[in-house]
Formats: sequence, structure tokens, C-alpha cells
Amino acid sequence: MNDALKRAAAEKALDDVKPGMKLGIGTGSTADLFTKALGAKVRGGLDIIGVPTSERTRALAEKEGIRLSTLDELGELDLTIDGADEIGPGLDLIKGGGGALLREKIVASASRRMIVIADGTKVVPTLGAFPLPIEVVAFGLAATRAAINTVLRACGLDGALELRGDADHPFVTDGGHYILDAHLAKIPEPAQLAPMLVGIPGVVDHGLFINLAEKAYVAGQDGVETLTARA
Ligand SMILES: O=C[C@H](O)[C@H](O)[C@H](O)COP(=O)(O)O
Repeated sequence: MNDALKRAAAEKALDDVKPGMKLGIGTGSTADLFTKALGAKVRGGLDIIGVPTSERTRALAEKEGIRLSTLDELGELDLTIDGADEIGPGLDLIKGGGGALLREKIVASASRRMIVIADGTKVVPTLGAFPLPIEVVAFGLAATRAAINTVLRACGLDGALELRGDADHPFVTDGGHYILDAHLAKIPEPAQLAPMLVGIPGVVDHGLFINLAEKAYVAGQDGVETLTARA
């Protein structure tokens, strides 16, 4: 539906990719368009080395002929380019709609810079209309769910915690975990909630990306706008 806009944002981000870079490559439909555009550049002679944020992105990048490595081999990356489910004030993000939030956050955190690519529908005044993905270990799921509900209430939040997939066949992440999608409607203080969630035994990570993105390329009908974290 928004493919032309997603593509415009993805292609704009190519300007930030310089020869020799160690590059984190995101996951999702927008990141896929970036990966394909990057593949064309690589086949044209651009020399970069990438770290994929999911097995899905790994498969696509390999197909595109992009040279890949791992964080363990490369250490700090120069730049990560990734999509988002919501972009809020200060470029706080919700990510993980495709289930890749854990590797995405590890890769973005290990990068000097993160740039988000998105169409304009992703920009929101307050995060939370998109259900917040919370990655949890399978063991003790009921106890973890109860502890998450306690934290949500302590933050003045409420809403259903829905196991992604179904009870018989839950969605399983690349790390072998489950995802609980928290339907909160609004998260007015994401920086307050984020550390409380990761403090819960059984929670592996969550889709709130706080203070990670440096800028966002957001495509609308009038072109691609650049948002910065301090705007
Ligand atoms: O787990 C998936 C990622 O966080 C994606 O970057 C996010 O869901 C945005 O995906 P899309 O570009 O398909 O909207």
C-alpha cells in the first residue's frame, strides 16, 4: 500500500552509506526495500559489510549478494538502518512488529548511529497505538505475564497482553522466545516503562527503542522529511 513511500525513505538512506562501512541491516518490509536497494549498489561496486538483524534479513541480503559478518567479528558498527512500527517524540520508537526486536536492539546499540526509515503513517504524537511487543522466555509464561501486568499498572497503564500466534502454535522469535503484544493504546512515559520491563525475570527485551535513533527519513506525498532526535 505504502510501498512507494517506504521505497523513497529506504533509497534516501542509501546516501548515508559510505564505502568501507560496517552496517547493521534492519528487518521488515521497509528494511527489505532498503536491503534490495543496497544490493543493487553493492553489485554496482559499493564495498560495505553488513550485519543482519534477523534470519529473514540474512536470507535476503545473501540473495542480494551483500557481504555479511557478525557483531562478534566486527565489534562496533558505523551505522544501522532499520524500519519502525511507530516513531514518537524524540525519535523514541516501537519496533518488533515482525518479531525481530531483540537482534535489532542489540545491533542498533552496537552501532555508532541508527537511522530509521518509514512512511509518514508511522509518526505519532504518543507511542502505544501499535501494540508493544515484549519478548519473553517460554518457561514460566503465566508468571512473567502477571509480573508484566503489575509493572504496567505501576506505570498507570492497562491493556490486554496477547500471546503472538496462538496457544498451540505461538510465534517463535529467532532467539527461540515468545512475544506478548501489549495493547496499551498510549505510552506517555516510554523511558519510565522501558527499564521496568527489562527488570522482570522472564522478559528478554521489549520493542521500546529509547535514545537509539539519531534521525528518521519519513516519506510522505510531498517528499522525504528528515526528523532528528532533538527536533
Ligand atoms: O520486527 C520487526 C521490525 O521492528 C520492523 O522494523 C518493524 O516492524 C517495521 O516493519 P515495517 O517496515 O514492515 O512496517
